Amino acid sequence: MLKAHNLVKIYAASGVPVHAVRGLDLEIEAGEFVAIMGPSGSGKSTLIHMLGGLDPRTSGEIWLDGKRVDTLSESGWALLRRKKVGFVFQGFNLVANMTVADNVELPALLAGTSPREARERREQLLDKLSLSDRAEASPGQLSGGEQQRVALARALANRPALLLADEPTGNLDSRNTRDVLRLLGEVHRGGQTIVMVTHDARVAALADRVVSLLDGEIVDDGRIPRRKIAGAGEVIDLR
Ligand SMILES: Nc1ncnc2c1ncn2[C@@H]1O[C@H](COP(=O)(O)OP(=O)(O)OP(=O)(O)O)[C@@H](O)[C@H]1O
Repeated sequence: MLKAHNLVKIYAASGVPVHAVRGLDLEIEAGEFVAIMGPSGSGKSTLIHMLGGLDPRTSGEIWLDGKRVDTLSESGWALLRRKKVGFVFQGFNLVANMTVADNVELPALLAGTSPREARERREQLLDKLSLSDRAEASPGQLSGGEQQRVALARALANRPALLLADEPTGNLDSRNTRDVLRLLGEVHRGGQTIVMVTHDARVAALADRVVSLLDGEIVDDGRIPRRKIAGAGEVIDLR
């Protein structure tokens, strides 16, 4: 479904070139849940931004469903994100002067979903993420963790074939992390593909596969057999 070939990113703005991603090859099958891990500065965010068209590559190719996408224009990417790809990234990018409810419904409405269906989907997602009572708030009135969950709800509103997420549990306490993990498990079981940058072992344990980066290269790429992990003094069955 998603393929990167010889992908390179060199940041050159500060004068000294930074080789953030160095000739990376990655192939992700439809329905896989892939966690991208690695130490700070290893290139995880850069990689996922390139995969979602938020940051241009220096060289290499990105293919989505058999079509080359690294050559797409901004508007081409915007269309793709609306139709196929949900993206949760750091900074959240919520529309400040719209309510939480409208932020979550907007992508579905833009994609042509009926207002009734968009509202039902929004209600379901906000409920699953314990955000129903914040539906009429504006993003500026929310905590960082609430904004993060709204961004996840918005990314899932269109049931995207591919969900890309950068640290979706980064700001969350354990209860909210558990809500997010449950929802991700559901999304995965429903057949959607998930590619997620995370430092969180609980998220990684839910994934089928962990890709580890170091200095912009893949140093490990393996499937995880574990389905149960210990968290905060208890064993959580994540499936
Ligand atoms: N806009 C930028 N300009 C210059 N260098 C950058 C830029 N963004 C990232 N880098 C550099 O590229 C490298 C990879 O950064 P990236 O943010 O992808 O790492 P990461 O693995 O996501 O780190 P973290 O876990 O801390 O978020 C780092 O050396 C970083 O300093």
